[in-house]
Amino acid sequence: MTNMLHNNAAASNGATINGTRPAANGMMATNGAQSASSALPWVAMKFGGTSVGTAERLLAVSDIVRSQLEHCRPVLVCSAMSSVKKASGTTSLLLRAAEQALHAGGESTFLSIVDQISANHLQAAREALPNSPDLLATIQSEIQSECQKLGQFLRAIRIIDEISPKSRDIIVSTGEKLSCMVMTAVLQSRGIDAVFVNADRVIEQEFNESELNQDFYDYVARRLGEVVRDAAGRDAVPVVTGFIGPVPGSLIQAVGRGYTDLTAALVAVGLHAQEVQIWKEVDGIFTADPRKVPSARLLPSITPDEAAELTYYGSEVIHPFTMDQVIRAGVPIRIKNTFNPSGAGTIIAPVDDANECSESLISRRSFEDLKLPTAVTIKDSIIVLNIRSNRKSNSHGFLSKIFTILDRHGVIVDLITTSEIHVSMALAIDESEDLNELGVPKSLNYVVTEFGKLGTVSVLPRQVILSAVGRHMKHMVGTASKMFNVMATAGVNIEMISQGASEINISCVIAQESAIVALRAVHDRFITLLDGAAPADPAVVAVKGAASPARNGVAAGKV
Ligand SMILES: Nc1ncnc2c1ncn2[C@@H]1O[C@H](COP(=O)(O)OP(=O)(O)O)[C@@H](O)[C@H]1O
Ligand SMILES: N[C@@H](CC(=O)OP(=O)(O)O)C(=O)O
Repeated sequence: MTNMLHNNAAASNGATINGTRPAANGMMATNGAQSASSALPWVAMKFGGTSVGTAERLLAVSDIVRSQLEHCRPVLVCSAMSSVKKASGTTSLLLRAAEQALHAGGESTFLSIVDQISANHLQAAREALPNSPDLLATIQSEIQSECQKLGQFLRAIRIIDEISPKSRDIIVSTGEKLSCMVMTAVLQSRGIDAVFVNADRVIEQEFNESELNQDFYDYVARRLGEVVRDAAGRDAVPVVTGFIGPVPGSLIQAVGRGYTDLTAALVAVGLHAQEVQIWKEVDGIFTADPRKVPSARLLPSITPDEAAELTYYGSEVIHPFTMDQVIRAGVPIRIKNTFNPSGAGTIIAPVDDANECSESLISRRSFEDLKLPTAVTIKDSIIVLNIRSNRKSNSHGFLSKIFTILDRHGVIVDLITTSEIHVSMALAIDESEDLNELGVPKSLNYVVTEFGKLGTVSVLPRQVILSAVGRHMKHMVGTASKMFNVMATAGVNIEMISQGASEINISCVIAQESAIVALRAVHDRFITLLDGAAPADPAVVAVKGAASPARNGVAAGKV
């Protein structure tokens, strides 16, 4: 191990600290590198997997960091690299490798995934560091060594034929380690005094699963503050892994995918940062996914509840646990675009209900507008399970047995409707799993079999959930009927409706083939543009791929 990225491993707190930093050409330098100023306020900048997924993007990030050095002291928190999209990115590959290690068959399946991860990072490093041979050599050997450790760990799992949530976390942590090491090297190659901070052992105290509460998060924020300050010294730019461990109940299980946003929030709290910025590939939060709805508009601001609800229902804007942490500490969140850094982005901040309904606001917007949702979103890969009771127990017994089965198998239900003898539930599935002839993934076979003992089960495959989200819908009458009228006019058949669980969300289940038609209809005919909303940047829409064409064959409306 050389002294470029890792010369002083602070084993006790999990941080690795850089002592001697290279200049732009990759040679060691005692001066000339650009540093951050300890007199300036910290700003936590979180870069998502797609923002650090290729050499071009890593270089774009380093330009952003350089441009910030005059105004603030940046601390980067990075996710694992995703060169195309999250579903095929490093974390998804790592989770697949973990599953493969448990399957019968040779090692070649999971080792080829490790090789692919290694090759992706080596390629990004090679392309991003063409003029820094020393740094490139260092990072190449770091990548190879991490991937070798990963391969050995997976082999051990195959031998013991068992994987604990903690082991799965260890496997996943490789993604953020690799991306942050490469990011640090790229910053260093551009003359920025950067230091890699591995947060995978930042939690030193023992916590049990029931202790994943605010005290725990306060402790982690404090620890991250200490570890980052120690590693950064007076003036380096820390590059912190979005993976933190060991979280009680495991990070992947207890917090879930997208955990890097939460880490960035905790880093910001621990450092008393001025702001936390979530850098993505879109200009901010739009009234609908700009890839699917060309007329979608950028929202200058949105409330934490709305942002969380959008994430739960398909628009993966920000991890829902993030908001609480920063908002209670008074740190604002801003969503920014890595490819349009000068854009203002979207601010996520609470609003005072009383102020919102003040006369001045009502005079700025028409009163009708206040009834409208802020955004509309689609959650894909949904199936609906219907269970009709065989009436062997009364309705509360029937419901309690259903929830017990769901709990036993750890199944998360997105929407549920019930009557005395009938329960319908919408569940998100992983479409990469093998599906049986009913369109149900194998992992749900046991659940369906157990439901079969309670009554008749039918399955509706290939569905989506469409949700309109907006704080203004809270106390208003007639909003749902307007939305369903728009869908009926567009010829969209609604399978299931849910309103009430959250006052700011109306959701329904529709067939997958109606998704784009319904989304565009609800967006264009139901959501009125808010003051100051800017149209989607065509360049951004183009970067993310052309909008999916509206399909024919929409089922006849029966709303
Ligand atoms: N309402 C919305 N506003 C903005 N983006 C949205 C919305 N709904 C869905 N999206 C999609 O979410 C994606 C999130 O950005 P991306 O940078 O790809 O994620 P990550 O930061 O996790 O790598 C974008 O590709 C965008 O098309
Ligand atoms: N890399 C992790 C964590 C994460 O935060 O992802 P992203 O920032 O790309 O949403 C994941 O894929 O879930």
